[in-house]
Amino acid sequence: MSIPSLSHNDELLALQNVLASQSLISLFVEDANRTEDYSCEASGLYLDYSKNRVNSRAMALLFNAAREKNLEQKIQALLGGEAINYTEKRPALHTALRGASNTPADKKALVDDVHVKMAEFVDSIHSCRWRGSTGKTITDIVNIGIGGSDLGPLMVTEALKPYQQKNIRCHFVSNVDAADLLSILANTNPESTLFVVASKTFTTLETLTNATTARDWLTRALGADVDVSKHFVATTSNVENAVKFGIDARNVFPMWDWVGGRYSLWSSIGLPIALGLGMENFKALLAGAAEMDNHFSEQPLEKNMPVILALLGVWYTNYWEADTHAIIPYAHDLRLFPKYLQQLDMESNGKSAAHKGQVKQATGPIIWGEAGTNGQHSFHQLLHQGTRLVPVDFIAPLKAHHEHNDHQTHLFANCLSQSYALMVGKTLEQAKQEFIDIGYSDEESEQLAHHKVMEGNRPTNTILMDQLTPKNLGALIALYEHKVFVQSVIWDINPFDQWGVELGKKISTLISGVINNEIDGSTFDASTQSLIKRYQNSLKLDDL
Ligand SMILES: O=P(O)(O)OC[C@H]1O[C@H](O)[C@H](O)[C@@H](O)[C@@H]1O
Repeated sequence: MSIPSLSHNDELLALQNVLASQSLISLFVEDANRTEDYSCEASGLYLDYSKNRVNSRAMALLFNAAREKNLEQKIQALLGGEAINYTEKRPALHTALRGASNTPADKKALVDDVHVKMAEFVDSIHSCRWRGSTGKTITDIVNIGIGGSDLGPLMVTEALKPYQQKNIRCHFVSNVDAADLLSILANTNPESTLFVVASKTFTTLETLTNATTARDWLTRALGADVDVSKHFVATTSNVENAVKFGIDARNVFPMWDWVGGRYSLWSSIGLPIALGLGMENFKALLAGAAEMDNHFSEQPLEKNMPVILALLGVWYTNYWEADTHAIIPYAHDLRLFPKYLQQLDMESNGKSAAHKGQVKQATGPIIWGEAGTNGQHSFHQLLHQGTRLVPVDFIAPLKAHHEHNDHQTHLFANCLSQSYALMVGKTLEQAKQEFIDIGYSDEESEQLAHHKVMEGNRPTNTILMDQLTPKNLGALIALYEHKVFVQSVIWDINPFDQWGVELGKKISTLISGVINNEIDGSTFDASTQSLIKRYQNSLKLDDL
């Protein structure tokens, strides 16, 4: 594939050249107000983007480019419920789930009904009115889902551990590898376990396979006449399939095709969040996101946090040839955030098809990351001295939920030290002096100094919040959702479909058929046929 990684705005190309030879520190020297000018606040979040390789002209050109793509109108089209997901002819109204101010009235009514149903159910579990089939109270919730029906609720539940309800434990099973499910079942009591089968389509192989095995486990343990309805509920837009699976229609929490899977944690797919953290905290999560939605809708592009983050990303992807973008939260509880963003960003913008024809520039970057400080002791070496440019988002709550301020201060100081070190780097002279200081000769120090040189000028954003609360987390997630949307507008792609994942799914069904000798496998290539054979042979060995 030969997609040019650079776009064709001549002035931006020329500016990139100028800025590439200018140190980040010199930009601070030139502009005493740089920190104030290159920062903004929204919905409890503070973004400092001053450590980026931009000046006011570059930002102005990027905002212009966004206007040329009709970004302002597209934002209103998204929030107003237009069929913006044009390949599937439907809106993408995740903002309606959290009550953004321009939510269409018909959608609001649907969402309100489901929230009432969720609240009643959560209350019945927490107040022990809902009991398992043998009369035991529910202590363990097992969410069975994958992709968007797993990553969001899992990440939020982990991130908000300090808000976890006592007496309820949440578990998440996603992989079709039974090792995942079995490791959870080994530590749960069937009498007090509730399974939430989470699948927008209710057709996903992994989820249905796991749900079937979970139901078998339950009936084996509690007898064939067990009242399964006391242990199984579903969150889905396909009520019919959930009922066919054997889930009582009253225990199905609906969602709709106008909510994308990776944008669905705000819908009934968030039921395990509400069960684990309480409905109030779930609502606070939604409120934080709604506040970010309103900021996104109302603020001019120049003060709009998702827009700024998005344009900086476009700048590095299309003008600096950055292939990846690292997300490094300095909060242990946010350690799953990079993984969550991988689906949100890469499944949305990992596309080469433009609205018409193919894209003309590189699109979504590879998203990766890990919680600080752990990443410092593994991959930060590459961030500081590698040959690739990796823009980084550092995310840090100021206050912890514990009282160990010494830990928190170390954590925060490390976060700032990384963005500072990435910016200033280390010169040859400084490196040489360090060798001399530890006793190396002048000649040795001269020879070795370049190993310690750090180029610096590596761009970073820093996003701060007072504390990792449900409201702030809601705002943070919505910030990245909207960032992804803005980038899709600039790149002229549809971020709400995911045709690329379909082919592999279809082929896996065929290969299962070949393995089970139900389908002729001779149309597969020699490599695939030989690998299938090896698997079949291992099955034969098991039979001996
Ligand atoms: O919720 P489900 O319908 O089970 O879908 C689960 C996941 O599967 C698909 O492969 C998509 O790539 C994801 O976007 C989706 O979240």
